[in-house]
Amino acid sequence: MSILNGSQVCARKSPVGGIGLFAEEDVEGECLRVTRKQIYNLETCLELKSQLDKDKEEPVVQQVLKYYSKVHNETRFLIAYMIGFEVLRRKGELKDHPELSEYLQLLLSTTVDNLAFEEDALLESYYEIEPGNALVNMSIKEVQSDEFEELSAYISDTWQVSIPGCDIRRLTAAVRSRTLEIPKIDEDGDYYVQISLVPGLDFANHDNARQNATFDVDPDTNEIVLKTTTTVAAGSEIFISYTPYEDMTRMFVTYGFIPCSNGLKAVDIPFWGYFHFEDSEELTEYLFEQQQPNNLQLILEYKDGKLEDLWLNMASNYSFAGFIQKDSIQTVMENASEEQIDRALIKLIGLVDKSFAERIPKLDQFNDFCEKYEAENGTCNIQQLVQLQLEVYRKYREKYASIAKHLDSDSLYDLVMIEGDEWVDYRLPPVYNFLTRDLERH
Ligand SMILES: C[S@@+](CC[C@H](N)C(=O)[O-])C[C@H]1O[C@@H](n2cnc3c(N)ncnc32)[C@H](O)[C@@H]1O
Repeated sequence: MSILNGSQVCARKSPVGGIGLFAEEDVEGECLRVTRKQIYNLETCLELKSQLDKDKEEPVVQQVLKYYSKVHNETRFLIAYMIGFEVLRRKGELKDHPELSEYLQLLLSTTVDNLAFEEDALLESYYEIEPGNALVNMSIKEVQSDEFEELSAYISDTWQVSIPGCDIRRLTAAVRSRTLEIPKIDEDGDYYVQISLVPGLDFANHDNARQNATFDVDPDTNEIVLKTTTTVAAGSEIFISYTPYEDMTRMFVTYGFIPCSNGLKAVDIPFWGYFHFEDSEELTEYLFEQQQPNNLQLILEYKDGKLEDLWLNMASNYSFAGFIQKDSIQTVMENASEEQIDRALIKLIGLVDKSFAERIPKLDQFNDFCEKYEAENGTCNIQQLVQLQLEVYRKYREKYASIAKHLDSDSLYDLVMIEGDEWVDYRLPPVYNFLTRDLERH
């Protein structure tokens, strides 16, 4: 990529998959600088659009934006810009913008191993087994929708330009997997983030355990600077962190990989309303009224690529309160004794064990199906997710079995984390799994 010329880094095949960024020589500190003009965010894209659409009867980028941006979301606007620019490239109107042309071709050649190209039948089967995860469902819904084909037809009818639906889908997945949140400070000194595509820097792979570089904005020039945090030897890969809190499902859906590097990660498991037990309907309704999350969050600890340990993260989650009394959560929590809380938590962790016991054979079966499917048809990405779930559910059951015999107020906390525990200071947004599509179907 021409943007890396003259920098201290180069892009080449990485052992983690795809392309990565490598030190050309021993580097310490700044190793790449990307100018504001080379970055694609809503500000710079708007400027480009003004130039490219100027004096046109049929302003291409403007019309694609209008067509595609039904949902007001920064990343989606950025995707719409890229599709609009791609129409112009295919019309031969980007000759004066070789960097943008080169970047669009890179986006079109990017493969993201998430659900974007997964077979419909496979997605449907998975959905039948694990219906509750909102993020996965959003992805499935997008894959099953006709929106890419419809946009392709609109572009073809309006400008007689051919961009097949699969190219639009590829561009969309590529933009999502390559955007970075760039920290900025506005005129009032307030901090905000700007979703941006930063060519060159976007070759950097993610690894929180091996992170050896960070990126930042030079406030004087608005350039984005990649800096190593230690000396990176010539030939070594440069890793950044896409997010300090690795939500495994989100990582898979956005980036197409599940990070197994050393450290702590999180995973959300739909529970209330998805697993049936005595009184479950009544309890689910109560939690819904109390605006409590219907998901459970597990904190996972990885070591040497393996799931070493896990805990239920009950910080800011009082979904066990209904086992004590069905009054307002605040009242229940203010009045409950420690013994009552422990008894309710013990009940919850036992039910979670039962729910995982039910899920494992179904997922096992689906995993076998994926294996056969892969042997006959090629890669099946959803298997990554299935295997993660199986690993998590099995680990939980193993840990539960080890404490079940002497389950009391002390041993309980081998499996549960609560507010005040060493590193439970963060929870994924609690409404994460509420009311996804077709909930009534189940
Ligand atoms: C910003 S891009 C990085 C450059 C990318 N590897 C490429 O080939 O162009 C993000 C993508 O890199 C890959 N990636 C990043 N970190 C990874 C990791 N630790 N393991 C596996 N894949 C990773 C994923 O495919 C992700 O969607």
